[in-house]
Amino acid sequence: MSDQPHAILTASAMGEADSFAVSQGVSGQVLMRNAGEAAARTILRNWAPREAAVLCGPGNNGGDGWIIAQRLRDEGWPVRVFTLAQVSGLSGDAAWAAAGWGGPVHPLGDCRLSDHALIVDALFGAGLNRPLEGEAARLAQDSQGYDGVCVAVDTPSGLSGDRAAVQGVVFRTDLTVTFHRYKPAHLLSPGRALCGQVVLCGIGIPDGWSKQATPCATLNHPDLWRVPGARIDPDAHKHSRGRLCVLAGGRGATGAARLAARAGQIGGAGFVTVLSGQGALNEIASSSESLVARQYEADAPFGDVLEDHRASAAVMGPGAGIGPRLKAQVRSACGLKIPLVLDADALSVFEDAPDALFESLHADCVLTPHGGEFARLFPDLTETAHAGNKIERTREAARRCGAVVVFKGADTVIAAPDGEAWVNVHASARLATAGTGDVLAGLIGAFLAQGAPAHEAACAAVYVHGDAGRRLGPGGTADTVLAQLPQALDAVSQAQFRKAAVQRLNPHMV
Ligand SMILES: NC(=O)C1=CN([C@@H]2O[C@H](COP(=O)(O)OP(=O)(O)OC[C@H]3O[C@@H](n4cnc5c(N)ncnc54)[C@H](OP(=O)(O)O)[C@@H]3O)[C@@H](O)[C@H]2O)[C@@H](O)CC1
Ligand SMILES: [K+]
Repeated sequence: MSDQPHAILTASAMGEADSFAVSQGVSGQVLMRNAGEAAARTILRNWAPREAAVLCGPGNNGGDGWIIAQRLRDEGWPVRVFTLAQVSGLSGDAAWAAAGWGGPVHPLGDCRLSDHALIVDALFGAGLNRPLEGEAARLAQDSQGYDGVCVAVDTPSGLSGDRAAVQGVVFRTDLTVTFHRYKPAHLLSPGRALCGQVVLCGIGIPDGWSKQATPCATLNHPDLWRVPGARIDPDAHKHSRGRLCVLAGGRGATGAARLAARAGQIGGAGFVTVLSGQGALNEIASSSESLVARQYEADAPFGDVLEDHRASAAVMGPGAGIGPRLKAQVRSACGLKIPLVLDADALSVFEDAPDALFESLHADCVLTPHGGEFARLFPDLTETAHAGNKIERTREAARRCGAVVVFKGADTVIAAPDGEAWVNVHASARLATAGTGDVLAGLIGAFLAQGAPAHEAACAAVYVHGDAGRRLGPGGTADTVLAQLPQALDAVSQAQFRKAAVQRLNPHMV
């Protein structure tokens, strides 16, 4: 098994991994040759020969470019190289790579994108430390209207690999070839969309690198957890498979809670109860034969209500209705110390006093804010208020509130209070529709009710929910996400069983 295959590395951690390789006898030149050849192979696999321009920067990203140019030329491509720096001014591995080119070299200022059908952007990668300027900025601007292919080496120039953010202009990119492990820019928004398709290539960094380089997060992947309840104990009964309670809003506002409860059932909780005030009981009970609706005493401490129902876990917030009662219910539920999912109104209701929420939470709580809810609870950790990327901001939020935080979006980040963080990109833009967040909350609740630790329940549910989203066609709604959940659960757990079986037969296989 390779060393931390799902790790995400910052530029400095990637530098540490490179240094580790060098300490193990793999030279910088070998790494650069491997990187350039891997990028060239990716181009050759995807496109037939055509007029190509390789834009080389002053550092090692440019070094990769010189290798790519050689390789494409060797394959018979018409290639022109444009360089930002004087070749005589290059140093180190980049100078070595440029020396191997041996063909004509043009200044970057002479490059016109429209003279070429494919551009290799090898201007800046991990070393970018300020917005593009001069000829590099002009070409990045021209690339916006360029109708040829643009391939970026490591990251599109202008995009910060660590912050995944844009300052100024970024090359419009169809495909990005990166090396060894993903960087935040390949996964977090807006970087992910700007990279086009991302291809990850090994460059020969030996196992053991993670002793020297600490990943900043992990890509959420089924290798990291098991789908809770995928194997059902033959002696199981409905109560042994987890009792999930879902708090509903008043009459006319129970749809969100019902979606969460249905996801709870599909996610494998054996007994799901929707708790409501009297006015909404019929509405809930008549919506599904299998949902149990129970009225609760409005003034009773909600922790006692959950205890009376012998809840193994609870979901609070979807459609719950913002008001002082909800605040008291959340705090009371936290006092029971059972796993909780707090979503939507259960988060927004604490906008005026987030600390009152934070002091009640415990490590088995999972908060599932979208951007707006996150900003209400953590106003100093928004993108505009904080310099860190979404991983760093979610990690700080989890540390501050002492619970698992699932910061939703196209790039959902899951962080635990101990600093561990995961990024999920196994999803679909079709999930951006009302009610899908309620489904996710219910699915996390189902996994918690079945005994999964909070961070695993969150990671597994986010992935399976994303998988269901990827199965949606046009016109997908929260109802169709629910309809796809069984197939998603089955596909993810079957893939896990198959992989485990292969590993049992051959422990050395990845
Ligand atoms: N062994 C390895 O390490 C391997 C590394 N590999 C490759 O190396 C890449 C990282 O290389 P790198 O560290 O040399 O950084 P790189 O992105 O080339 O740029 C740095 C230069 O740009 C300059 N500069 C920065 N911003 C600027 C701006 N806006 N406008 C103008 N100038 C700007 C900065 O100069 P400064 O002015 O800041 O002194 C410096 O001269 C990595 O992405 C991967 O592709 C692979 O080959 C595998 C093995
Ligand atoms: K680049």
